Amino acid sequence: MSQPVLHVNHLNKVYGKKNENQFHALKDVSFDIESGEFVGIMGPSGAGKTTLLNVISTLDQSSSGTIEIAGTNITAMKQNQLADFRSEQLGFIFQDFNLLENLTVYENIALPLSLKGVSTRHIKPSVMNVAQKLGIEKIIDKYPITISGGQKQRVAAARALVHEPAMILADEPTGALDSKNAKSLMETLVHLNEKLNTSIMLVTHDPLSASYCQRILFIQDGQLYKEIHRNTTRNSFHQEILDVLAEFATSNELE
Ligand SMILES: Nc1ncnc2c1ncn2[C@@H]1O[C@H](COP(=O)(O)OP(=O)(O)OP(=O)(O)O)[C@@H](O)[C@H]1O
Repeated sequence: MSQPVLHVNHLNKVYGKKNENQFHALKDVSFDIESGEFVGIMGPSGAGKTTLLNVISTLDQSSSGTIEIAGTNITAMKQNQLADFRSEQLGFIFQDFNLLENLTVYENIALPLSLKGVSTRHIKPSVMNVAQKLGIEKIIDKYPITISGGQKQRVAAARALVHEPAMILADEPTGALDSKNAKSLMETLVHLNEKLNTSIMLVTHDPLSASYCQRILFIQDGQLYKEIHRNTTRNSFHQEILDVLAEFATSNELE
């Protein structure tokens, strides 16, 4: 079997210094994401989803345990190595697009390559290729202010993909979109996953967005609570997700 794109092993994250008010936000979390998988992370507010995303994305340090991305142990890397690793191996899609308003769509997508020092000659085919896959070739010379929210998120997805990262990390990417654009973005992510074999980890509160994933990991109080696989239709999977979320609601009421 091929190696997983993400291997999380006995991961712990404690906020705060020793002898101060410490908070154990991740407790012995272990899981894998296989290459080409589309996995959702869900759980109640405060469960540790953002913490998990931050340590996997190398933006924050874990307290113990290991994280391997495409076979590299990032928990053993130094800060300057991490920045390079992040820009080469990871692609990010956030809720608020994070597009630079004074750059065109083309320039925004090209940014990860320009920052890496790739020559202009090589940048153009990569940008046009990914723009075409995401259906945004026609708006390539526009500025972000003149395009819709759905188009902005597609541009953000193109920028996340242009350097062919090992994995895409998406944090509530549909959070700022209306239902039509949210559906369209999720269909795009499914397309990237199925046709280009892009590995995706999606953190979301939205059960409908999550229903596009192949597998959902639920976390509660910093621990893995349950995982479910999509074996049936998306509608049935949506219902299964709602059922697990209802379990959380019930346990909160009992507390
Ligand atoms: N810098 C910090 N210092 C101390 N505690 C923190 C810090 N950041 C997060 N926490 C705590 O860690 C826990 C997990 O927070 P986290 O943001 O990961 O949850 P979440 O599942 O992403 O929540 P939400 O769905 O509301 O975004 C929370 O109890 C939070 O208060």
